[in-house]
Amino acid sequence: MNTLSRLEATIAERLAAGEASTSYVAQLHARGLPVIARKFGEEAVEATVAALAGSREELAGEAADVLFHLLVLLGEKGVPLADVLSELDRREGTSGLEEKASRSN
Ligand SMILES: N=c1c2ncn([C@@H]3O[C@H](COP(=O)(O)OP(=O)(O)OP(=O)(O)O)[C@@H](O)[C@H]3O)c2ncn1[C@@H]1O[C@H](COP(=O)(O)O)[C@@H](O)[C@H]1O
Repeated sequence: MNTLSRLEATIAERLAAGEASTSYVAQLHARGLPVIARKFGEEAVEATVAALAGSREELAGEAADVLFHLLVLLGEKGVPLADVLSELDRREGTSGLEEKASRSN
């Protein structure tokens, strides 16, 4: 199992039965979807700032926070990582410009 899949499984366990006093994921779950969505947005902004003004190491750290909080958000909404990967697979071989054009139709 790869890193993201292992993390997804751990997050699913914590969302289902985690104890908020010992688990950050369970704590986020207790705070609810709006807080989880906001955290994801904040982490994305922090990654943006790191990309523009930070080091490569800072960007890598912030990118890890983004991926972690995205997995929590997906888990909270019941969207499997596999669905996201399938969507990326579907797009493989299609130019990003074609994808862009299909979205604006
Ligand atoms: N990968 C991560 C991970 N990345 C970041 N974080 C946490 O995300 C938080 C983001 O930091 P911030 O400073 O932005 O937020 P904060 O002020 O601490 O938190 P808020 O009060 O604002 O929500 C920090 O508390 C980090 O510890 C993570 N917490 C957990 N994991 C993984 O998730 C697993 C389950 O964690 P628990 O639920 O804590 O057992 C762990 O084993 C890890 O593998």
